[in-house]
Amino acid sequence: MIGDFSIHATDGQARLGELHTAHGIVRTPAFMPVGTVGTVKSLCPQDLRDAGSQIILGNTYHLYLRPGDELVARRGGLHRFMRWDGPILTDSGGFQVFSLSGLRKLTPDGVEFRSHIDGSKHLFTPEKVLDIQRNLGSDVMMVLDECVPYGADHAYTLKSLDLTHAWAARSRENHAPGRNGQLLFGIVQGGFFKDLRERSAEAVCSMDFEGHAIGGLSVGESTAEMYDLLAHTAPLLPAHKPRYLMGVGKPLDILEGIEHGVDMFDCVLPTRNARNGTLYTSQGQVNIKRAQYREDDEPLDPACSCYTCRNFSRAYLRHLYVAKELLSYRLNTIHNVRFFLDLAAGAREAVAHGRFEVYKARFREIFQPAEA
Ligand SMILES: Nc1nc2c(CCNCC3CCCCC3)c3[nH]c(NCCc4ccccc4)nc3cc2c(=O)[nH]1
Ligand SMILES: [Zn+2]
Repeated sequence: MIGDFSIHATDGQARLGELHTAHGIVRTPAFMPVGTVGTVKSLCPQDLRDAGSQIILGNTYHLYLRPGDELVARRGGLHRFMRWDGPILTDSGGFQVFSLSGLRKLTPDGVEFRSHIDGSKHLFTPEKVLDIQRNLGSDVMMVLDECVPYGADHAYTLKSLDLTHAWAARSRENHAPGRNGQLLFGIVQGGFFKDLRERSAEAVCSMDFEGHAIGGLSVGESTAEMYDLLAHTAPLLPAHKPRYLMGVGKPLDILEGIEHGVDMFDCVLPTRNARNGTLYTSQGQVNIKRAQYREDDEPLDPACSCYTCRNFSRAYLRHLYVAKELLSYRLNTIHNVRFFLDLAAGAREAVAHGRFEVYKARFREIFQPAEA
C-alpha cells in the first residue's frame, strides 16, 4: 500500500528497493531530477519520461511565491498543472529561504523571510509548509527544518536541533501517516558533530515518519567531511524505511551514498550544469564550449542512447552553446538528466547482482582517475 517500502536485494549496505506512492512505485536507488517553477528547466514531461525519470522534485518555495500554491490547488494540483503523472517529492522550502531570500529571520514559530521576487514578507511555519505541499499535491513531503550552516559550532548546532526537532514533531502532529496518500519524511540534522547526528537520528526517527532524510550535508564541506558524516549517519536511520540524502550530488557522491544504504537523491547539478555546458559522460566531464570540440563529429557520449547522443555531434552542441541557442539548454539537459538517471539505473542493476563495488570502482576511474 501507499508508503510501503520493500527491499528486494542487498549488496553490503546498498539496497534495491521499491517505494509505493500515490502516483506509482519508485525503484530505488533513485535519482530525482529537480523541477524549479513547475518544470525541469527546458524539458517537457515526455522528455523526462524518455530519460527514465520516475520521480521529480517540485519547488515549494518558488511555487508558493509564484503562481501561489492555492492557485495550483485550484488548477488541480501540480501533477495536473505540469502534466507530470509520476511521483513528485517537494522540499519544505526552508533551505531555499536561506539560500535564496535575502532578509530572513529564524523564530521559534518558523522562518520569516522576504520574497526574492517582490520583497513581500512571509512566514514559513511547520504547519504552513505542509499546507503548501498538500496544496501542490506532493506525494512525498518534507518537514520544515533548519539546515545548519557549514562551520556552525557545537553549541549553535545543539540549539538548532531543539528547534528542528520541535518543528518535526509539530509537522507529524499536523499530518497523520498516510493522510490523503501523501507521505511525510523527517529530516536528520546535527551538522558535523557525530554526537549531535546520533541525537537527531534518535529524536527524528522516533516520530513515525514514512521515510528519513539526511539534511545538513553538501553545504560547503569537503568531500572527505561529507563522506565521514554520511558513513556515520546513514546506518542510524531505520533500514526498513527509505533514506534520502538531500542535495547530493556529483556522480561519485551518489554512489558513495548508495554504498552506505541511501535510497534517494536530488541535485541541481545535471540541469544547472547542462545550461553552463558542463556535460557528464562515460568518459568523464566534457566542457562542450572548449575549442577542441569545434569540428568533433563524434556523439557527446558514444555509450549514451539519449536523443542528443543519437542525433547530434559535439561540434553542433558546441556551436549551439557558443551561439547561446535555446536548443543548447534542451539538448544538454536531455543528456545530463539521462546520465544521472542511467547512473542510478545501473546501480540498481549492480546491487541486484551483487556487483555494486565493481560498478562504483568503474565510475571512480572515470571521474577520479587514479594518479597516473
Ligand atoms: N530541507 C532541506 N533541504 C536541503 C537541501 C535542498 C535539497 N534540494 C531541494 C530542491 C528543491 C527544488 C529546487 C532545488 C532544490 C540541500 N541541498 C544541499 N546541497 C545542495 C548543494 C548544491 C549542489 C550542487 C549545486 C548547487 C548546490 N544540501 C541540502 C540540505 C538540506 C537540508 O538540510 N534540509
Ligand atoms: Zn546522451
